[in-house]
Order: sequence, then C-alpha cells, then structure tokens
Amino acid sequence: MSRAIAKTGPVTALGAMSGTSLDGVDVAVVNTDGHNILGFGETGYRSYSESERAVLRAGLGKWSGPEVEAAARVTEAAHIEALQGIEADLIGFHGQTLAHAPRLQGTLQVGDGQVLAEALARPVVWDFRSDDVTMGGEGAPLAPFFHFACAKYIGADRPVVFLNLGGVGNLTYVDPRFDRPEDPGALLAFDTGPANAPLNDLMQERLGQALDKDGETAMSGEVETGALELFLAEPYFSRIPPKSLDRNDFAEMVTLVRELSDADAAATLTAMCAAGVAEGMQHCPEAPSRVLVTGGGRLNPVLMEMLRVSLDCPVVAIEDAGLDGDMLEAQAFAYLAVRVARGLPTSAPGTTGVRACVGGGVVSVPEAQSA
Ligand SMILES: Nc1ncnc2c1ncn2[C@@H]1O[C@H](COP(=O)(O)OP(=O)(O)OP(=O)(O)O)[C@@H](O)[C@H]1O
Ligand SMILES: CC(=O)N[C@H]1[C@@H]2OC[C@@H](O2)[C@@H](O)[C@@H]1O[C@H](C)C(=O)O
Repeated sequence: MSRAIAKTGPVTALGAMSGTSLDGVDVAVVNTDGHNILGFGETGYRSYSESERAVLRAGLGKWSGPEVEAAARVTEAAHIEALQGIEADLIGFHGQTLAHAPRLQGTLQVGDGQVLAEALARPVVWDFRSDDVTMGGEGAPLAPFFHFACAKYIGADRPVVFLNLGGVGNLTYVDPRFDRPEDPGALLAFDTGPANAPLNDLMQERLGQALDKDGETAMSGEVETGALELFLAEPYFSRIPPKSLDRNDFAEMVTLVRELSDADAAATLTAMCAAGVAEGMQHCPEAPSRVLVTGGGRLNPVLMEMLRVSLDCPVVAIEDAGLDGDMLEAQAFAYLAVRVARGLPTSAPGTTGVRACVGGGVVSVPEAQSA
C-alpha cells in the first residue's frame, strides 16, 4: 500500500510532543487539510521512567556528545511506543528540545525522524524549527499557526489569546478576522517567561515532589514583592516580541527565593510566572475577548487566580472553549506536519520574528516506500 501523502483534501495526522517539563510524550490525532481543522481524534500519553528522565535531564543544555546521543535514543524509543498502533496518514514528531539559543548555536530537538519512519512505516515530519532559525527567526513558538486554526474552529470572531503554561510560558494573540495565519496582524506570539519549570525545580529540591500539585504549597504562602521586582527587571521583559526562551534561561531565579519558606518561595515563583504573562499581555494590539489557558499550569488554581487578578479580561481553562489543554501541543505538531508536507508556511514574522513566512520541517519516508 502506498503511503504517499495526498496533495489536497483532508488527511489524518498524528502529532507527538515531549515538552520542557520532561514528564512524557503526548500524542494526538487531527483531521485537517492543512488549513482548517475538521476534527480531533484519538489521544495518548506515555510517561518517561525515572531512569529515562535522568538521561534526558543529563542532555539539557548540551549541543552534542554522548549525553545528547543517549537522550536522542530515549526520545526515539519512547515515541515509537507512544505512537505505534494509532492509525494515521502521517506523523508530526517534534522531538525533545535539549538546548535553544537561536541567535547563537541554534536550536536542538533530538530524535531522528527517519528512525521513527522506519519503525512506524509512515511518513514522519520533523525538525520543525531549524529553517525558521536559519531565516533569522526564534524557531519558537510554533504552535501559533495551529492556534489560528483553533480560533476559527471554535468560531471566535474577536481577538483571543492562547496561553500555554508548561515548563516555559508562551502566548499567542490571534485576530480571527484575518483569513490566513500568515496575514500581517493575524498573529503575535512569544514566550512570556518561565512558567512551571522553576516551581517544579524548587519543589523537587526542597520537598522531593515533582510539582506543586493544585498549588497546595503556594496557597498558604505570601508573595515576596522584592524578589518579584528583581525578576521583572530582567532584560527579557523589556525586549519587544517575538522572542523565545530556553527552559533553563531563568534557572537562577530560584536563588531569588532561597531565603524564603517553602510556601512563600512557591507563592513567589508562581507570581513570577503570572507577572511574566501580565508583562507580555501589554504587547497585544488590542484587549482580547478572553485568555484561553492550556498546558499544566491551567490546573494550578493559585496561578489561575493570580492571572485573573492581574489581567483585564476573562481568563479560563481552554476546556471552556471545547479544546483539550493536555493535548494542544501534540495536536499542533499533527496540524503543522500536514502544512509542511503540503509546502505551506508554519511561521511568520509575527510569530517567530523570521524574515519572511517559512514552512520548516523535514519529511522522512520509510525506505521501502521511497522508491
Ligand atoms: N494539578 C496540577 N497542579 C499544579 N501544577 C500542575 C498540575 N498538573 C500539571 N501541572 C504543571 O504543569 C506541568 C506540565 O505542563 P505541560 O505538560 O503543559 O508541560 P510541557 O508541555 O512539558 O512544557 P512546555 O509547554 O514548556 O514544552 C507540570 O510539570 C506541573 O508543573
Ligand atoms: C525551543 C522549544 O522547544 N520551545 C518550546 C518551549 O515550550 C514552550 C515554549 O518553550 C515554546 O516556545 C515552545 O513550545 C511550543 C510547543 C511551541 O513551539 O509553540
């Protein structure tokens, strides 16, 4: 059976994302023609074992060498397990980001798409970020073109913000009155600052817990405003977007809360995430009708309340709009895979700062089907 990707009409794409929090691999099916979302399908999750996570952690911040190779092999094996058995015409494989410094060394997502194509006997689209960086872009965030399609799918008729709070935070302002995501003014996107990564690191270091579940530690704490002000003085916040971050760019912020109690430190790191978002929101061309929060941070009631207090518009979990906040990034890379396969752009000057719209990505087909 030929697995060539049809040039027009809807296809079933399967996306896979392994995010900065290193918890596991999310997979999700999207039915799309590369422009409109026609529907969502099966989803799945495959968590990393402690030993796999340690291998990935050892690779963070490195660009080459044995740790990077080991992280790549773990990434490939976990993704093959997560993806096998799910029907789809093609796969969008983001890989695991180990390092991101677009203006210096570039951006590195490990895992070889050709290995996945052979193992899963399906075309695999991967290496989504490199071409954007080569063309002067940040290489991130890339979900914004998918957010544009989501805004149309949910029938938004006024500007809306998609706010992803994973390890790092990123924000997409979508104006759905434009026809296409590449139209100037349709999208503005950037990373807002650290989201859960510093809080996770603090919880691990002090209490041996992976996260501040449901904000329970932060809930009883007081925000230390001096530390918050020092944080907001970071030059990143005065940079005009588009702009992006590496997971560990703000790793030293844990030192700002070193002297504080566990509860106060957790409350202050949570407030830093919310404050980064509030700073970012000032760049929106007009006030959005609402902020749709996706990613694990939407499950933290302390963080959600801080956002509601500091933003001048409704802040809701993305489920309020009928979308799946656990799967949005995996769905994004399914959607983007179809765009890449069809030669459509995946980023624009407003989303990554790239010089002109670019459709990055590499398409790998299984050897047996390439003849
Ligand atoms: N119930 C909860 N209470 C508080 N925080 C939570 C909860 N569930 C998840 N989180 C936070 O969300 C994080 C996971 O978010 P998510 O899966 O969106 O991250 P990611 O996709 O790996 O990151 P990124 O989007 O930066 O690549 C967890 O590490 C934790 O900090
Ligand atoms: C380099 C990289 O992997 N960046 C991720 C990371 O995680 C969140 C934020 O930082 C965002 O810029 C991006 O991921 C999402 C999926 C994106 O590209 O839209």
